[in-house]
Formats: sequence, C-alpha cells, structure tokens
Amino acid sequence: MDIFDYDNVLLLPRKCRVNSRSECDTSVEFGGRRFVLPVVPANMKTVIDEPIAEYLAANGYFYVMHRFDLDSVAFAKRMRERGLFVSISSGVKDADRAVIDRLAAEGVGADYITIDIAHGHAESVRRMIAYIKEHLPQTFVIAGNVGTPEAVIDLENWGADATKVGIGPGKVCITRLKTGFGTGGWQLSALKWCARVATKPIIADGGIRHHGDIAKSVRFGAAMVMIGSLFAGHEESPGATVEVDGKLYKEYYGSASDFNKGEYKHVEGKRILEPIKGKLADTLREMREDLQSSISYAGGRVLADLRKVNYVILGGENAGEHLLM
Ligand SMILES: NC(=O)C1=CN([C@@H]2O[C@H](COP(=O)(O)OP(=O)(O)OC[C@H]3O[C@@H](n4cnc5c(N)ncnc54)[C@H](OP(=O)(O)O)[C@@H]3O)[C@@H](O)[C@H]2O)C=CC1
Ligand SMILES: Nc1nc2c(ncn2[C@@H]2O[C@H](COP(=O)(O)O)[C@@H](O)[C@H]2O)c(=O)[nH]1
Repeated sequence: MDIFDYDNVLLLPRKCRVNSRSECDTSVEFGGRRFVLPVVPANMKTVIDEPIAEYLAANGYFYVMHRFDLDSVAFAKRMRERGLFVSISSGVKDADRAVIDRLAAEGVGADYITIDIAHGHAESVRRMIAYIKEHLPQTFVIAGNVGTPEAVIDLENWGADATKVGIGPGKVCITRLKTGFGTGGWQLSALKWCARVATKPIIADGGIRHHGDIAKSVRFGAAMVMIGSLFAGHEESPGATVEVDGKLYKEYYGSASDFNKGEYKHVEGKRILEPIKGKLADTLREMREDLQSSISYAGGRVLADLRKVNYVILGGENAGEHLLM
C-alpha cells in the first residue's frame, strides 16, 4: 500500500474542456440535498455556532452543528422555524438517546445526525445507529470517526448512511502523540484505503491545510470534506478573540481538549491561535473558485471528474507516477 498525505501528492492535469472556470460545477449531492461545495466546517465549538449554521444552511452549504453545552432539540426547533434543514451531532450516551427521543416525540426530527466519537468503530456506535434508525427512520446518519476499511464496512453494515474517516490528522489533535494510533501523517492514503471498500459516501475529516487539499480528498474518494482550522480564524468564528503583539487571533481548541471538556481527563486535543483572516463568506467564495480551477485542471466540468486524474507521489520510498489504468 502506498503511504502518502496531502503535502506529498500532486494531481496531474488533463486537457482543458472549458472556456472559463465559471463553467465548472463544484456542487455535490449529499443525503438527498445538493450543496454548493463538498465542504463542511468541523462540528467543533470554536468553528461553528448557531448564526454560522444558519448562514450555511440558508446559502446552500452543508453544516453539522456541534453537540457541546447545547440543547440540540431547541437548536433544531429554531432551524425548523426558519425553514432550514436540521443537521446535529450526537454522542452515544443515555443523554444522547434522550435527545433522539425528544426530537421524535416533539415532531422536530432531524435531517442529518452525525454520531461523532473518538473511536467510532465501536458497539456503542452500532447501538446508536440502530436507535436513531428506529426512532427517526428518515434521518441521514453519518457515523465516525474511523480510519480503517474494516470500520467503514462495519459502520455501513450497521446502517450508517455515510462514514467519517480521520483519527488524529487534525491541527489541534494530539491523539497520535497520546495513544500511538491514528491516520495523522497519512490521512490521504487512509482515505484512499477506506474508499476502496465504501459503498456509501465518506466524509474525509481533518488535515486540510490548503484549498487544493479539497480536490485531493475528492480524488481519493471523499464525498464531503470536514475542515476545522481553515474555518476557525474568521471574524464571525465563535472562538474567543485574542490579541498578541497587536495582531488579532481566534482561539481554536480540540473537542477532546481540556478547554472543551472542562477537565483534564482523556485529553486528546490542544488549543492554538488562528490568525483572523477576514470573513467566512470570502473564504467560501475563494474555496469555490479554487475548486473550480481544480476541476478545470482535471479536464472536467463537474466535481466527479476530479476522480479521473492521475497523480504523483513526491519524495520518499513511494515516490512515482500513479496512472489510472
Ligand atoms: N477525529 C479524532 O481523531 C478525534 C476526535 N475527537 C472528538 O472529540 C469529541 C469527544 O470525543 P469522545 O470523547 O469520544 O466523546 P464523548 O465524550 O461523547 O464520549 C463518547 C463515548 O465513547 C467512549 N470513548 C471515547 N473514546 C473511547 C475509546 N478510545 N475507547 C473506548 N471508548 C471510548 C467514552 O467513554 P470514556 O470517556 O469513559 O472512555 C464515551 O462513553 C468528539 O467530537 C470527537 O469527534 C476526539 C478524539 C479524536
Ligand atoms: N484527535 C482529536 N481530533 C479532534 C479534536 N477535536 C477535533 N478533532 C478533529 O479534527 C478535525 C478538524 O481538523 P483540522 O485539521 O481541519 O483542524 C475535526 O473535524 C475532528 O475530527 C481533538 O480534541 N482531538
């Protein structure tokens, strides 16, 4: 198996088939809706809050609300009142089952529920998928996080409608240092490995540092790409604003950090500062333009055309050209 990551793979161009990059369509169908981009901000407290969720849903983007210190049912009701789709996160504990009960009993429902725990290849996730499917059968269930084909196969067989791949590649992740496990450092080839067996969509989660990494994720099998750090440093980002030497930053911390948990127990995340780079809408526009360019370099017109390109691995023992034959 080739081992590589975003920073040592480059995609190879094919003859251009458009006269303008504006002809390239970045939209993607996911869970019965079409979204402008195959990109979703991470369901983390310093990345998304209710105003951002509302902005994304109202403007054609996918979102997943976080699940920390939040009444997910009240959030879901407010989104419904605004005529917007509901996409929330869930853990696997009794309190999470109580949320599902209330969503069902109060007729609010949810369009998407992301079961999001550190080690998603677990019986607790199997039970939670079954519970959601029993009580909210119309809901599209995303389950994770995982990092192996075996896990993707199990989650799909347990009823997940999509899986989320990425154990420890995140910018504020310290899982690989604390536990010795994960896909950090080889997330892109882990994605490729998982995508080979997947029969349902995969969300590639973590490790995106540049807009071009979105095209690479799609090339290696992602239907959707979850991104934290690139979204944490906006004027609207929910993290606290911090000034250092006259420069403004937003705090960005891991969901498994002591900052999120409120205690130092099973900590697998840290806190960093992201320079404030402007408005969210400008980043989304630039991401779309860059992805349109990526599609044009692929000789394509639609997102799926990215899957057709060859690639090279730079440096290391896996270096070389990889052709689709
Ligand atoms: N993508 C990634 O690499 C990682 C992401 N995270 C994120 O941090 C947040 C908190 O995650 P998490 O602590 O799982 O959520 P929760 O605090 O909701 O815990 C979920 C449940 O899973 C159990 N659990 C957690 N990790 C393990 C494990 N390694 N083995 C067995 N059981 C486990 C917990 O029990 P107990 O605590 O008693 O063990 C708990 O019952 C989530 O949003 C998650 O996605 C966290 C770490 C890695
Ligand atoms: N190991 C940990 N991973 C975490 C934690 N909090 C969030 N995450 C994961 O990171 C991605 C975002 O990655 P980025 O590279 O785009 O910044 C996020 O979606 C989670 O899957 C954590 O505390 N520990």
